[in-house]
Amino acid sequence: MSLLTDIQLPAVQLAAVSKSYPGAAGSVPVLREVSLGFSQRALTAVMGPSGSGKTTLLNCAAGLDRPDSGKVLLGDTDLAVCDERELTAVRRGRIGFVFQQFNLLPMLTAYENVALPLRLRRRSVKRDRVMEALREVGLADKADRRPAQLSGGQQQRVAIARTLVAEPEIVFADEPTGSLDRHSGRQIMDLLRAVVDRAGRTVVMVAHDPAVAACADRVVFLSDGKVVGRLDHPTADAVAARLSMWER
Ligand SMILES: Nc1ncnc2c1ncn2[C@@H]1O[C@H](COP(=O)(O)OP(=O)(O)OP(=O)(O)O)[C@@H](O)[C@H]1O
Repeated sequence: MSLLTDIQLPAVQLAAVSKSYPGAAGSVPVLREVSLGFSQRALTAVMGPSGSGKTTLLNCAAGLDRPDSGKVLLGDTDLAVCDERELTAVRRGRIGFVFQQFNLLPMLTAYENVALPLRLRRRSVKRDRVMEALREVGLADKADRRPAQLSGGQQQRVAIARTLVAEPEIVFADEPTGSLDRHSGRQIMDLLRAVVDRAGRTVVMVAHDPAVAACADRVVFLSDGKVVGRLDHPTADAVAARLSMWER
């Protein structure tokens, strides 16, 4: 497992990020001046009760949503003030996203799904590079299959390969094991660990299950739109104990 002492430089830094959504009785704050950094070459899990703002935090950090105030620094780039064209370029070139529901295109093969980000960036698609990404997730032999011909765990691995092929600075994953059984979920977590430990990449994920969060280097706890705790080198028991403090 990565040593947090070696990885203090944040890949993404949020400073006083606030976000509200319109509600029946006026605007409802969802993130309240959140400040935190996601360490490079580490796996960070974001946890908290339902509605605490985890997905909103991830979406703001990934440039999928825009905060009302505060900064979201990816290197020197403040995503909070980028216009749509700049954000699209950042999302395509520098950020990877893995969703709970995989979001693969059903008519395309695994190979074609993985090649898609390169096509969208108008890069020439090098077959070796696409196959290398499929190999990294253990699916080089399934390159010609369509998503419906793959298990849920295999589909999620294709989605991870699709993210890795673009060599993002940081990968965000919103409950990447949420649609999978325990065994497939475990395989996805082993893969995300390898992505960090062997390939030296940075991963931030939302997790609900303390056993999944225990695979992370660090857990950040959100409650009611605020960061209320951090736990380094977590165990499932320690995570569950912390969560119970805010879920009572
Ligand atoms: N587009 C939106 N419009 C209005 N309200 C929203 C929107 N997105 C999220 N919310 C509200 O913001 C709050 C936080 O939502 P968010 O999805 O970030 O929480 P979460 O911690 O990820 O929840 P869960 O664990 O249930 O997925 C919720 O009350 C939600 O209803």
